[in-house]
Amino acid sequence: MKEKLSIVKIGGNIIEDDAALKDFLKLFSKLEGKKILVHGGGKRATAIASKLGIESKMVNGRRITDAETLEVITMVYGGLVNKNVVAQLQALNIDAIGLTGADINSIASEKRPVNEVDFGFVGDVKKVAHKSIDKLIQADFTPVFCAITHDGNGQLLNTNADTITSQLAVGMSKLYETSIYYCFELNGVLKDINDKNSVIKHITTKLYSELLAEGIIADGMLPKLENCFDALNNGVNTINMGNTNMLTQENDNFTRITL
Ligand SMILES: Nc1ncnc2c1ncn2[C@@H]1O[C@H](COP(=O)(O)OP(=O)(O)O)[C@@H](O)[C@H]1O
Ligand SMILES: CC(=O)N[C@@H](CCC(=O)OP(=O)(O)O)C(=O)O
Repeated sequence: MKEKLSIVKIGGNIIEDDAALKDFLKLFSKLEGKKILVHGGGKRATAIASKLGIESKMVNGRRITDAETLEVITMVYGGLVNKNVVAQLQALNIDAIGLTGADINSIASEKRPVNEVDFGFVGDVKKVAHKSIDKLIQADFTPVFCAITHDGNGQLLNTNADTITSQLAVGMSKLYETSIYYCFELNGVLKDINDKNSVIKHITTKLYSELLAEGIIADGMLPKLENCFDALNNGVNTINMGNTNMLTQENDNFTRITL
């Protein structure tokens, strides 16, 4: 039987809240077994870009990334956010190592072709170097990935952190029994977005298509769930979505997603 590996993702709202981030990292540090952390930081990138007089534009949940924006996201995701998270994990005795997809050639991607929209320097994941990443894990390091990949020709590319998470999980499934935890500020996927207690506890392929048809899934949740079903169809064992407390085994008020 394969060993278990947890791949945990934190989104922009947790990163923006120092206390929430600290609480999350404490829970993450106590999570048993081998683990990988992936962080976003879209909100921080938008705020810092704005201070620099650079306007941010999102289409279908993806950032239009021109050359200037690529500089900002490299500084914010690869520098500011990644290194702060790594330092805080070190303070919790987790031997974390911060990575972009260029480091140890861990995540190679391809610049998104221009169709109706030119996303600029945005990459779609092509290859996860599961064996190289595993060398770090086997050496008891905890990889911390930011939302940056590369094309193998020296070009960094911006890649949505939810997609990085699901693609990493698919790649690592060749070696491990993988579980994804998408941690965000809500308790899970909600039946009524205005009622935080309306958590849908279990989403299957069938319920997913019903929720889509009813328009219950919208905005940032659309690409998130699309990634989930792609991952489940490609070897990932379980996916959970909810607030950071779902990392403690005591809380069952979150969304579990299966085929
Ligand atoms: N049915 C739903 N249940 C929960 N969240 C939903 C739902 N439909 C849309 N959303 C939106 O999806 C968002 C989460 O996705 P996203 O903004 O990408 O977050 P993150 O930065 O954490 O990845 C929530 O903040 C919420 O506004
Ligand atoms: C291509 C693309 O859209 N990349 C995202 C990467 C960051 C991210 O995904 O952050 P959250 O998880 O906090 O939303 C962006 O620049 O916003």
